[in-house]
Amino acid sequence: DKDSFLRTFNLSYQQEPSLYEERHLRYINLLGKGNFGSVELCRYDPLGDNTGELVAVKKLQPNKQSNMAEFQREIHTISSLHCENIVKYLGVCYSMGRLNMSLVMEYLPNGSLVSYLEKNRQNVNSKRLLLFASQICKGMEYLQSMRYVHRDLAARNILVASETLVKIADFGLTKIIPFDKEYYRVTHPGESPIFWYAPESITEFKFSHKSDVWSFGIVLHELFSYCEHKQNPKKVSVPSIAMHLVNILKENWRLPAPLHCPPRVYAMMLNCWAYNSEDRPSFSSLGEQIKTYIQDDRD
Ligand SMILES: C=CCCn1cc(-c2nc(Nc3ccc(C4CCNCC4)cc3)nc3[nH]ccc23)cn1
Repeated sequence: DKDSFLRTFNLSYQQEPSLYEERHLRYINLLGKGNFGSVELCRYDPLGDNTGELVAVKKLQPNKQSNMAEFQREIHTISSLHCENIVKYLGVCYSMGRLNMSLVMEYLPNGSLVSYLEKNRQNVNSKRLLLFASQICKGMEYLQSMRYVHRDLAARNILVASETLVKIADFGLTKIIPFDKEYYRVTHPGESPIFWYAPESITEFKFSHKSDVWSFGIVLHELFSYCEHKQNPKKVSVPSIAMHLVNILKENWRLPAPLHCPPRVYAMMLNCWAYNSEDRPSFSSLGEQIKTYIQDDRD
């Protein structure tokens, strides 16, 4: 019942989560696949006259009970975040008589940064890419202030609200850093998006705000190459590739600058990819730097 639901999420009444009734959620189409779940476009239409709001509903893959606990953690995480650069939590929907639940979020009409940049490459200039980068930075600064590490920061997990607003989404891998440590150590590394991972995340499964900064550098690279890596490196967990990648990173190989990428932006990426995590910039200093780049209209 509602009380146990509130207790499960130790939410107090004033945070009364909105419970969406399944019978009023009209399925429209599939929007995408995130970590262990799929996201559907639905209209929540209690009046039955098509005047209801469009919402994005993340459903847990069926019969993956193990993921139910993870999914409930993801819901608890996103429901605690209030930032204009983080996708909004709207509520939950129970189905199959409490056996299954879905996460209801605001629907962002332009999809992920990957599809948006591929489609709108012509009319997105360097200044707009920097605006998106500064907004992702703001969202990450906020996440850091809540002691969360995202662990899956990538252009595929950034959604486009409008041509001047992007939001961080998909908190399926997000973890809280313990109060007495500077990092979170993962025990069971499942499929890993190693091309977005800092070296210490590959070799020691250590995740911190500074490993999120490494991933932010990769997102900068994706932004300035308009996510054109058709062969968008998929998630691989083949250990040999992972160790080979760490070795060439140790020998200071890094992704080359994207075509037409302003030198000072590439310099910023290289700073995010410092081998030692403590040599990487913070999200706040990156945010300041990007703000100055947006102001002076060079490149
Ligand atoms: C975060 C990444 C993994 C999981 N995920 C989340 C979503 C998602 N999508 C949308 N809007 C959306 C709008 C248009 C399109 C189209 C489809 C056809 N091709 C062009 C692009 C796709 C998505 N709003 C959302 N709110 C909250 C989540 C969410 C989708 N996948």
